[in-house]
Amino acid sequence: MGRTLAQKTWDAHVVRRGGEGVGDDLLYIDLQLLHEVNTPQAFDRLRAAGRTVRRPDLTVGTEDHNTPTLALDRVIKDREGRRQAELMRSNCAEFGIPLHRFGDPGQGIVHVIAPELGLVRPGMTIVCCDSHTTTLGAFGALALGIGASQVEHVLATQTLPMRRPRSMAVDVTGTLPEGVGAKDLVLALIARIGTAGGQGHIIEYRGEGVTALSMEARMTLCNMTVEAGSRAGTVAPDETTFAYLSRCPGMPEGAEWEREVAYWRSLATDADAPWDRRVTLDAAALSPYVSWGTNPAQSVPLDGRVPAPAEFATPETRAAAERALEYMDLKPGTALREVTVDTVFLGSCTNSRIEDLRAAAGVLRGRKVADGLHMMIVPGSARVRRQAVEEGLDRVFAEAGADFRAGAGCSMCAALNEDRLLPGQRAASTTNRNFEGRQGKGSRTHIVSPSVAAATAVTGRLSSPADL
Ligand SMILES: CC(C)[C@H](C(=O)O)[C@@H](O)C(=O)O
Ligand code: SF4
Repeated sequence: MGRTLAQKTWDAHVVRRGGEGVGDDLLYIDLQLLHEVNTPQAFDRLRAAGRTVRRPDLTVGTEDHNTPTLALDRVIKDREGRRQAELMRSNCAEFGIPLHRFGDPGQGIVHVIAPELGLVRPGMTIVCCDSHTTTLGAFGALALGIGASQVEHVLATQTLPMRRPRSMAVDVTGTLPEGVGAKDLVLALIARIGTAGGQGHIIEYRGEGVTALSMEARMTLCNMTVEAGSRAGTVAPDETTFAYLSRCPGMPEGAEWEREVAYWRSLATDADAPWDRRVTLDAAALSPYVSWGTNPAQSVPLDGRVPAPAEFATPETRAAAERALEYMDLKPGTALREVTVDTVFLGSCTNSRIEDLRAAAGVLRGRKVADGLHMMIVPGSARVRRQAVEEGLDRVFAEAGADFRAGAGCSMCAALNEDRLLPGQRAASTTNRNFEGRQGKGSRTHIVSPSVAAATAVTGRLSSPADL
């Protein structure tokens, strides 16, 4: 029987087969990524058990959630955040784990720096104490978010017991129209299948609409896979993947590279692989999407209107819609284009890569951010920032009146640093989560793509570049 890409990768990493009385499969982990949140407990327990880190050479840390963005010499104000960062530094030093500290050239959001540093290859098993680790599935890796106790297990043994997930194919037919991107595609998918639509499954994104996407766009797609409840998202490695990887540091060359590529190709899902679930989406029919509510499934086309609770099928979804409308202070029937915002945030592991900044700059060039609106742009990594400056995007942002920050990190995505919305403030945000208080207590978030974010910054109302 045929196997999927994820199943082949899984099988290649089983060090002890699970089963009756033995528990789950025990998987070998090729890479563990760490950030400062959720890891101090794991190190404490490791120390208490008298254990050490089995493979510090397969472990890499960065600082991202708490890092300031205003200047590189700024200290973390929040006490808990500062403590987490200090523990990250002392734990990594004690166990010999390489760490990209704030201010270092390789620092940034964990999911953004991993490919940049050449750490990610197809067919790898990758874990990180963070739900958006799914991002790295864009490379055909099996990339999973794990919890603190699992982090400890991987630190100690470089293995992880896991239940075999089910498989789900998302077939994307046609290609995305001009001005519509991976963010819109994934919001449309989640709006359709719901925040639990992928639960227990590994999603593989396939079809013309996916193979046409750049690596950055595939990362956006896989990033939000977890918002559909899925364990992981994957895209089969192809010429786009190989071209991207060939430019990453530390990749093999010559005959060794050819051997690797041949192996990567062999991972592609077999034609007769059975799927537990299949969903088809027509990319050509999509338009820009925005969220109106407090979960990513509460999203509609920007051309649409805020729905009424009565439009939802179940008592739960109706109640959720009612509550979301109240929290978001929106009235059913309002055109999304009439919704005004006071903040635009371009950043996060969903949309803070160079392509995202280029898309925003393309819209902002020769235009101005609306009076009284704050547009904040936080690069996903120090490297993205350097490249943006090399390309002159910093000047475009400055001339438009946008606030392009010096430090890279999660910033206003999760509001764990100083960057947050005030109660009642409303943002168009290129992030992935919009639950109550996500961007600060009482904050209201509309999830959008980078080009919608930039157009919205110009008009002050939810807009697409076509509206300018
Ligand atoms: C802090 C971290 C554990 C968390 C996650 O797992 O996703 C964060 O990155 C988020 O996006 O909410
Ligand atoms: S950018 Fe946001 S979603 Fe991504 S890891 Fe940071 S907090 Fe989580």
